[in-house]
Amino acid sequence: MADVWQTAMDHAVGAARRAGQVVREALQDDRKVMTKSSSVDLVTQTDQKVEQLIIQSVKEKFPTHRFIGEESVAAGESCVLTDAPTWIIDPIDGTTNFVHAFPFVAVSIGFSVNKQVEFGVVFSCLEDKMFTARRGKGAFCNGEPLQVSDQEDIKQSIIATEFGSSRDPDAVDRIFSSLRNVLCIPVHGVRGAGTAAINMCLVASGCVEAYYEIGIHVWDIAAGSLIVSEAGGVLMDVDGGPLDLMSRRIVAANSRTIAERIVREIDAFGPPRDDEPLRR
Ligand SMILES: O=P([O-])([O-])O[C@@H]1[C@H](O)[C@H](O)[C@@H](O)[C@H](O)[C@H]1O
Ligand SMILES: [Mg+2]
Ligand SMILES: [Mg+2]
Repeated sequence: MADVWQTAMDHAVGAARRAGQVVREALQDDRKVMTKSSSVDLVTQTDQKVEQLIIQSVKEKFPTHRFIGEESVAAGESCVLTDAPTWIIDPIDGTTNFVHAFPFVAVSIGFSVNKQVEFGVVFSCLEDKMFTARRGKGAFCNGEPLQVSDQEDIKQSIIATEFGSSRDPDAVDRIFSSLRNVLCIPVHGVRGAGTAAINMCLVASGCVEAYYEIGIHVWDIAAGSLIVSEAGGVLMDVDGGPLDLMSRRIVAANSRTIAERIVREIDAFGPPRDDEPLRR
């Protein structure tokens, strides 16, 4: 049977590659930094420009589709996931890295229908790695199939996480408490690329056994979540329940065993959901 969303996925790959080129070129220029929710929640004109480029190109080809874009939401657009075909866009995942030229920066494009992610595209544009997944058809990096690690022993594992952009002391305490618990299991190491999307691609590639974070947004994880599950991994909420893309919490792991072991160590809290606009 023909794959109805394949044309859209091909379009996403092309758009992500073009966006990545704009990001790479912008790294050569001065980057004017602005802030959003706090002094450490950064945005640049390149984030905004890239998001508009992607949205415009999609609108021309798929005029009825909807969008949830990080910078459009920051500008006041609503952030509600409906059953309609929806492009979920993070134009630069790893803006802090981009500002500092720390070399992990991704363009992330997820596409959902009936609230289910149909395809995910993450372009790690400085590494020139194009990660793709189509639901039911596997995950790939530059066309090569991806498979999560088969390590089931948490003590032989590397775990990825991030500190995020909240500096609320209570949230920071909880993040550190979880980090301490995970580190002292003990695990071989804890890493963070500075981008949720690339951390998830590292899980899908088998380089780390798991990634967890509280405070991410739907645009950080929509594409990466499908890339992880299509590479054989599992997704869950930090409390062990099913993943809710709008809840701002995620555990993505190579296996249920590793995911549930991490869940036991996480001091879970709930930031305002992405679909609660008045509280964002
Ligand atoms: O703002 P942005 O660079 O698109 O996305 C951020 C990155 O993914 C970071 O690694 C994660 O810790 C934050 O939670 C995200 O918001
Ligand atoms: Mg992001
Ligand atoms: Mg971003």
